Amino acid sequence: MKKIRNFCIIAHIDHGKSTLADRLLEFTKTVTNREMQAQLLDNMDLERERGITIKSHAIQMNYLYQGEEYILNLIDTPGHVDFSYEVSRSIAACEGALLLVDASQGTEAQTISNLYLAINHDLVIIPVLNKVDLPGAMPEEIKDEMVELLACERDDIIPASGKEGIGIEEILNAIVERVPPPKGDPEAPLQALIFDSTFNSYRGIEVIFRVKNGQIKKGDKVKFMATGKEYHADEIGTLGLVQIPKQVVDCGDVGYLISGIKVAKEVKVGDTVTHTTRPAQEAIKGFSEVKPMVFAGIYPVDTSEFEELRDALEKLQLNDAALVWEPETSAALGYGFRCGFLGMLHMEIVQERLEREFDMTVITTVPSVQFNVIDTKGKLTKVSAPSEMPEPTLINWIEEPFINAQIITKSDYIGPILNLCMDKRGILKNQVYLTAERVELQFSMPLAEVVFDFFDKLKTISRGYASLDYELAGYEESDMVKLDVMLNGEAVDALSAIVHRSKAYEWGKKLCEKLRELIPKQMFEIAIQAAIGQKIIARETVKAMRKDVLAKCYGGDISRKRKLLEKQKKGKKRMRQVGNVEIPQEAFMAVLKIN
Ligand SMILES: Nc1nc2c(ncn2[C@@H]2O[C@H](COP(=O)(O)OP(=O)(O)OP(=O)(O)O)[C@@H](O)[C@H]2O)c(=O)[nH]1
Repeated sequence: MKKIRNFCIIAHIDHGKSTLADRLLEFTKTVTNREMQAQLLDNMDLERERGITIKSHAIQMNYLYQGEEYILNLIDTPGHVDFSYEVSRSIAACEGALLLVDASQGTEAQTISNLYLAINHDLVIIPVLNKVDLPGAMPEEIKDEMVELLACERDDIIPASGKEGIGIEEILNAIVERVPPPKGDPEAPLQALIFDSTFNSYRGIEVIFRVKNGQIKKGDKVKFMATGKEYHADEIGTLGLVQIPKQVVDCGDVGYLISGIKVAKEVKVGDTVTHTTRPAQEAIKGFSEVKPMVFAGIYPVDTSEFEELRDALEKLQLNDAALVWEPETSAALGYGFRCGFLGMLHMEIVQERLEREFDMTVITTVPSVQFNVIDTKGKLTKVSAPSEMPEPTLINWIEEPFINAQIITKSDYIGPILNLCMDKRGILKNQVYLTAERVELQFSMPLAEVVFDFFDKLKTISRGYASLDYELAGYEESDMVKLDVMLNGEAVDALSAIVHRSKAYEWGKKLCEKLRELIPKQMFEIAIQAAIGQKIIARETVKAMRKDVLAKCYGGDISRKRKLLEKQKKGKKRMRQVGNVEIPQEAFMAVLKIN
């Protein structure tokens, strides 16, 4: 155990975590040059394309330090706020953390929130000033910031560049010298923290864990304490570039376990593995169920593909335990599924994976948060779809989820950010100057206002100099109403939304305008109306098309006609017929484009 170091890299998104990790793996010869692909740890295509780390991964390196061999377990963590629970579990598996700060950007919201998580878990922090090669780097200013933030010595900060390979050896040495070896009692009953899982279509779910106490042997009978399920440890081992099967994974080490688990839901990040005989008295602290924050309907464009969609969602769920769904029906869209996501990024990823990996063409409806509706009899119902909202006369009150948001920005942008947050029904709770120029603003804000486009707006008004982090604070009473949309007098349930009363008029007006732009002209006039209950609050009209598309080709050659028809057919792929009106997919997401 004396020779093991478990560490993670924490950083704000894009501060260069994956690139630096690649350099560490190269330097320790964990991977050969030939195996080296850029951003090795991001092994999902989607991750690489989007340049983000979605899931945490772990990898073991051997490092020779002063003639002795050390095992360094690097636990990679996701950088996006949607996946912050996974960050917290990864941190719980470590004794130390490299805190990367981009030398041209400085500390950002996630730098700070991750740092707090690490400090709460008593991790030793190794400050790294990354990307020092950038022409725009401001090493001295950013070092000042880091010294102030961490109360560390200036000399403790290691200047580095993942891109140029600067500072890599210093970082590895610092890990051995500054990060303490794992504590824990090898003789005690087994306690291993699950901090990740991966899906392999041949071998089932692979559980990634860190042994806190005791040890695990191949063939052991084990129990997952949160789910109560029991398995055989068919195969265990450590994680190099590939899995390395072992007979024993010792106290303090990081490893994987394969035991024929087929469903991701049985493996909960944060759960504790123990032995069935001589079990641990209690689980490792800090486990909580991941809860979806954003809900939306997903429908097949082609109604006959409902079963295929179910199949695809089931398969996706195998390796995405955070995804939840249940069947729902919509008058407008037919049979589909109500899905719960960790956030908007997670939702986009699921939609993209459905299309890429399963070749499904889907329509996603207006995303919504989950409200508490307390009816006149005092009963509480969780409502995450407008269609589930009871009649207003049956509602006593409605509560909506609020968050505590931290925004870090330059002082120049405080004014516009305050305006934006107030417009989003936020209340400023605190304002702290981190340095003369950088300020942290803390707001209480409804989650519903943040999930859609808040982040983009924040970036725009601050020219990129603002970062955001948040956590759920709880539910508060709010004056919410259901806003319906009608096309030619027919309500289209998939376009309804639950909005705050103070915003309903503006919302209705803008939504109607947007829909007018998005719904193509058809053979007849289309009235677009927004209503609260019986009351119409906005109206727009899509004028009728003047001529048939084909009329243009009158007398023209047949191949052109065919081309036009084919083009129309293609365009139709993502159209849904509601009543007599054809609605394109974009219309269902129109709310996201309302400014
Ligand atoms: N100039 C310079 N660019 C770097 C350096 N390290 C990373 N980058 C670039 O910064 C961008 C983000 O790097 P990543 O390593 O993907 O950042 P990350 O923190 O892993 O991002 P997430 O996984 O999404 O949180 C990429 O375009 C890299 O090429 C560096 O040391 N110098």
